[in-house]
Amino acid sequence: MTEAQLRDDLVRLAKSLFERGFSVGSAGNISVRVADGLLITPTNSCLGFLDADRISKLDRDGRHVAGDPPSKEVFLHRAFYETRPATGAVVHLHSTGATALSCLADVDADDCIPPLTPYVVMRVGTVKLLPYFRPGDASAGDLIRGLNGAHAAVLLANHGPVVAGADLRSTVQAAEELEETAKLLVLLQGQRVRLLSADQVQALRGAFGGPPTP
Ligand SMILES: O=C(O)[C@@H](O)C(=O)COP(=O)(O)O
Ligand SMILES: [Zn+2]
Repeated sequence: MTEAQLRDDLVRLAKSLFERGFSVGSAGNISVRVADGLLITPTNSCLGFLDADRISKLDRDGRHVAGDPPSKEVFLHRAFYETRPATGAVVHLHSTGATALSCLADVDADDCIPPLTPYVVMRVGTVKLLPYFRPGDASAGDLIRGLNGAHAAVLLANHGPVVAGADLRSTVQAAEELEETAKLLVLLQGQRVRLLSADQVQALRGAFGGPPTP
Protein backbone atom coordinates (compact mmCIF):
# COMPACT_ATOMS: atom_id res chain seq x y z
CA MET A 1 0.00 0.00 0.00
CA THR A 2 1.16 3.54 -0.68
CA GLU A 3 1.39 6.08 2.13
CA ALA A 4 -1.63 7.91 0.70
CA GLN A 5 -3.68 4.69 0.82
CA LEU A 6 -2.56 4.01 4.41
CA ARG A 7 -3.56 7.55 5.43
CA ASP A 8 -6.99 7.05 3.87
CA ASP A 9 -7.38 3.66 5.52
CA LEU A 10 -6.43 5.10 8.91
CA VAL A 11 -9.03 7.87 8.56
CA ARG A 12 -11.73 5.41 7.43
CA LEU A 13 -11.09 2.77 10.12
CA ALA A 14 -10.75 5.37 12.91
CA LYS A 15 -14.07 6.91 11.85
CA SER A 16 -15.69 3.49 11.86
CA LEU A 17 -14.41 2.80 15.41
CA PHE A 18 -15.69 6.20 16.55
CA GLU A 19 -19.10 5.78 14.94
CA ARG A 20 -19.56 2.40 16.58
CA GLY A 21 -18.67 3.74 20.04
CA PHE A 22 -15.23 2.18 20.42
CA SER A 23 -13.87 5.65 21.17
CA VAL A 24 -15.41 8.91 22.34
CA GLY A 25 -14.21 12.50 22.40
CA SER A 26 -10.48 12.66 21.72
CA ALA A 27 -9.71 9.34 23.43
CA GLY A 28 -7.50 6.76 21.77
CA ASN A 29 -4.77 6.84 19.16
CA ILE A 30 -3.76 4.75 16.16
CA SER A 31 -0.48 4.35 14.30
CA VAL A 32 0.58 2.57 11.15
CA ARG A 33 4.05 1.78 9.85
CA VAL A 34 5.12 3.33 6.54
CA ALA A 35 8.26 2.78 4.47
CA ASP A 36 10.22 5.62 6.09
CA GLY A 37 8.68 5.78 9.54
CA LEU A 38 5.33 5.94 11.27
CA LEU A 39 1.98 7.69 10.85
CA ILE A 40 0.14 8.40 14.11
CA THR A 41 -3.00 10.26 15.03
CA PRO A 42 -2.34 13.81 16.28
CA THR A 43 -2.66 14.52 19.99
CA ASN A 44 -6.14 15.67 21.05
CA SER A 45 -7.64 14.59 17.73
CA CYS A 46 -10.99 12.84 17.54
CA LEU A 47 -10.85 9.46 15.81
CA GLY A 48 -14.13 10.29 14.08
CA PHE A 49 -12.88 13.40 12.33
CA LEU A 50 -9.28 12.88 11.23
CA ASP A 51 -7.81 14.75 8.28
CA ALA A 52 -5.51 12.50 6.22
CA ASP A 53 -3.15 15.40 5.45
CA ARG A 54 -2.75 16.42 9.10
CA ILE A 55 -1.89 12.97 10.48
CA SER A 56 1.48 13.15 12.27
CA LYS A 57 4.46 11.54 10.63
CA LEU A 58 7.57 10.42 12.51
CA ASP A 59 10.80 9.28 10.87
CA ARG A 60 12.45 5.97 11.78
CA ASP A 61 14.18 7.63 14.74
CA GLY A 62 10.89 8.92 16.13
CA ARG A 63 11.40 12.54 15.06
CA HIS A 64 8.24 14.45 14.17
CA VAL A 65 8.68 15.36 10.49
CA ALA A 66 5.20 16.28 9.22
CA GLY A 67 1.59 16.90 10.20
CA ASP A 68 0.14 18.00 13.54
CA PRO A 69 1.92 17.19 16.84
CA PRO A 70 1.74 13.44 17.49
CA SER A 71 -0.21 11.57 20.15
CA LYS A 72 1.41 11.83 23.57
CA GLU A 73 1.34 8.01 23.65
CA VAL A 74 3.77 7.66 20.77
CA PHE A 75 6.25 5.85 23.05
CA LEU A 76 3.67 3.09 23.69
CA HIS A 77 3.34 2.59 19.96
CA ARG A 78 7.07 2.70 19.30
CA ALA A 79 7.70 0.12 22.03
CA PHE A 80 5.51 -2.38 20.13
CA TYR A 81 7.19 -1.66 16.77
CA GLU A 82 10.59 -2.09 18.39
CA THR A 83 9.90 -5.35 20.21
CA ARG A 84 7.60 -7.00 17.67
CA PRO A 85 9.26 -6.42 14.30
CA ALA A 86 6.27 -7.79 12.33
CA THR A 87 4.07 -5.01 13.74
CA GLY A 88 2.42 -2.88 11.06
CA ALA A 89 -0.13 -1.03 13.21
CA VAL A 90 -0.98 -0.24 16.84
CA VAL A 91 -4.40 0.73 18.23
CA HIS A 92 -5.08 2.25 21.66
CA LEU A 93 -8.70 2.73 22.76
CA HIS A 94 -10.71 3.59 25.86
CA SER A 95 -13.43 1.15 24.81
CA THR A 96 -15.93 0.58 27.62
CA GLY A 97 -15.60 -3.14 28.36
CA ALA A 98 -11.81 -3.28 28.22
CA THR A 99 -11.50 -0.13 30.31
CA ALA A 100 -13.99 -1.48 32.86
CA LEU A 101 -11.94 -4.66 33.10
CA SER A 102 -8.76 -2.61 33.52
CA CYS A 103 -10.32 -1.05 36.66
CA LEU A 104 -11.29 -4.32 38.38
CA ALA A 105 -9.21 -5.14 41.46
CA ASP A 106 -8.92 -8.91 41.11
CA VAL A 107 -7.82 -9.39 37.53
CA ASP A 108 -5.06 -11.88 36.69
CA ALA A 109 -2.34 -9.51 35.48
CA ASP A 110 -0.67 -12.24 33.41
CA ASP A 111 -3.87 -13.26 31.60
CA CYS A 112 -6.45 -10.54 32.00
CA ILE A 113 -8.57 -11.68 29.01
CA PRO A 114 -8.97 -15.42 29.75
CA PRO A 115 -9.95 -17.80 26.93
CA LEU A 116 -13.71 -17.40 26.98
CA THR A 117 -14.31 -17.98 23.28
CA PRO A 118 -12.21 -19.31 20.40
CA TYR A 119 -11.97 -16.06 18.50
CA VAL A 120 -10.22 -14.10 21.22
CA VAL A 121 -7.59 -16.84 21.40
CA MET A 122 -7.18 -16.78 17.63
CA ARG A 123 -7.06 -13.02 17.19
CA VAL A 124 -5.73 -11.50 20.42
CA GLY A 125 -3.75 -14.06 22.41
CA THR A 126 -2.74 -13.66 26.04
CA VAL A 127 -3.24 -10.12 27.32
CA LYS A 128 -1.05 -8.67 30.06
CA LEU A 129 -2.33 -6.07 32.53
CA LEU A 130 0.22 -3.30 33.04
CA PRO A 131 0.19 -1.10 36.16
CA TYR A 132 -1.35 2.37 36.06
CA PHE A 133 0.71 5.17 34.52
CA ARG A 134 -0.29 8.75 33.93
CA PRO A 135 -1.20 9.09 30.22
CA GLY A 136 1.86 10.27 28.35
CA ASP A 137 4.31 8.75 30.87
CA ALA A 138 7.15 7.18 28.90
CA SER A 139 7.66 4.53 31.63
CA ALA A 140 4.77 2.55 30.17
CA GLY A 141 6.81 2.19 26.97
CA ASP A 142 9.68 0.77 29.02
CA LEU A 143 7.32 -1.81 30.53
CA ILE A 144 6.14 -2.86 27.07
CA ARG A 145 9.77 -3.19 25.98
CA GLY A 146 10.30 -5.35 29.05
CA LEU A 147 7.75 -7.84 27.70
CA ASN A 148 10.23 -8.60 24.89
CA GLY A 149 7.50 -8.89 22.30
CA ALA A 150 5.69 -11.72 24.08
CA HIS A 151 2.25 -10.06 23.96
CA ALA A 152 0.38 -8.52 21.03
CA ALA A 153 -2.01 -6.78 23.41
CA VAL A 154 -1.90 -5.20 26.86
CA LEU A 155 -4.41 -3.51 29.14
CA LEU A 156 -3.21 -0.34 30.83
CA ALA A 157 -4.68 -0.39 34.34
CA ASN A 158 -7.51 2.14 34.85
CA HIS A 159 -7.01 3.32 31.27
CA GLY A 160 -7.60 0.95 28.34
CA PRO A 161 -6.23 -1.51 25.79
CA VAL A 162 -3.27 -1.26 23.41
CA VAL A 163 -3.16 -3.79 20.56
CA ALA A 164 -0.44 -4.42 17.96
CA GLY A 165 -0.89 -6.35 14.72
CA ALA A 166 0.45 -7.03 11.28
CA ASP A 167 -1.61 -4.38 9.51
CA LEU A 168 -4.17 -1.72 10.27
CA ARG A 169 -7.29 -3.69 9.44
CA SER A 170 -6.42 -6.83 11.41
CA THR A 171 -5.24 -4.72 14.35
CA VAL A 172 -8.51 -2.81 14.47
CA GLN A 173 -10.37 -6.13 14.31
CA ALA A 174 -8.26 -7.55 17.17
CA ALA A 175 -9.02 -4.43 19.26
CA GLU A 176 -12.73 -4.96 18.54
CA GLU A 177 -12.52 -8.62 19.53
CA LEU A 178 -10.65 -7.75 22.75
CA GLU A 179 -13.36 -5.20 23.57
CA GLU A 180 -16.22 -7.63 22.98
CA THR A 181 -14.57 -10.30 25.14
CA ALA A 182 -13.88 -7.79 27.91
CA LYS A 183 -17.57 -6.83 27.84
CA LEU A 184 -18.54 -10.50 28.20
CA LEU A 185 -16.14 -10.90 31.12
CA VAL A 186 -17.61 -7.88 32.89
CA LEU A 187 -21.14 -9.17 32.19
CA LEU A 188 -20.20 -12.55 33.63
CA GLN A 189 -18.61 -11.14 36.81
CA GLY A 190 -19.75 -13.09 39.89
CA GLN A 191 -20.95 -16.09 37.87
CA ARG A 192 -19.27 -19.45 37.45
CA VAL A 193 -17.67 -19.41 34.02
CA ARG A 194 -16.47 -22.34 31.89
CA LEU A 195 -13.26 -21.26 30.13
CA LEU A 196 -11.72 -23.12 27.20
CA SER A 197 -9.32 -25.77 28.45
CA ALA A 198 -5.57 -25.62 27.85
CA ASP A 199 -5.97 -28.33 25.16
CA GLN A 200 -8.73 -26.40 23.43
CA VAL A 201 -6.62 -23.26 23.44
CA GLN A 202 -3.65 -25.17 22.08
CA ALA A 203 -5.74 -26.69 19.29
CA LEU A 204 -6.91 -23.23 18.24
CA ARG A 205 -3.34 -21.98 18.12
CA GLY A 206 -2.24 -24.97 16.12
CA ALA A 207 -5.14 -24.87 13.68
CA PHE A 208 -5.23 -21.17 12.92
CA GLY A 209 -1.72 -19.97 13.47
CA GLY A 210 -2.62 -18.62 16.90
CA PRO A 211 -2.40 -15.04 18.04
CA PRO A 212 -0.04 -12.65 16.29
CA THR A 213 3.53 -13.60 17.13
CA PRO A 214 6.52 -11.23 17.48
O1 LIG B 1 -5.72 8.70 27.78
C1 LIG B 1 -5.00 9.54 27.20
O2 LIG B 1 -4.87 10.71 27.56
C2 LIG B 1 -4.28 9.07 25.94
O3 LIG B 1 -3.85 7.76 26.13
C3 LIG B 1 -5.28 9.08 24.81
O4 LIG B 1 -6.03 8.13 24.67
C4 LIG B 1 -5.35 10.24 23.92
O5 LIG B 1 -4.14 10.95 23.87
P1 LIG B 1 -3.68 11.67 22.53
O6 LIG B 1 -3.48 10.62 21.48
O7 LIG B 1 -2.42 12.39 22.88
O8 LIG B 1 -4.80 12.60 22.14
ZN1 LIG C 1 -5.63 6.68 26.45
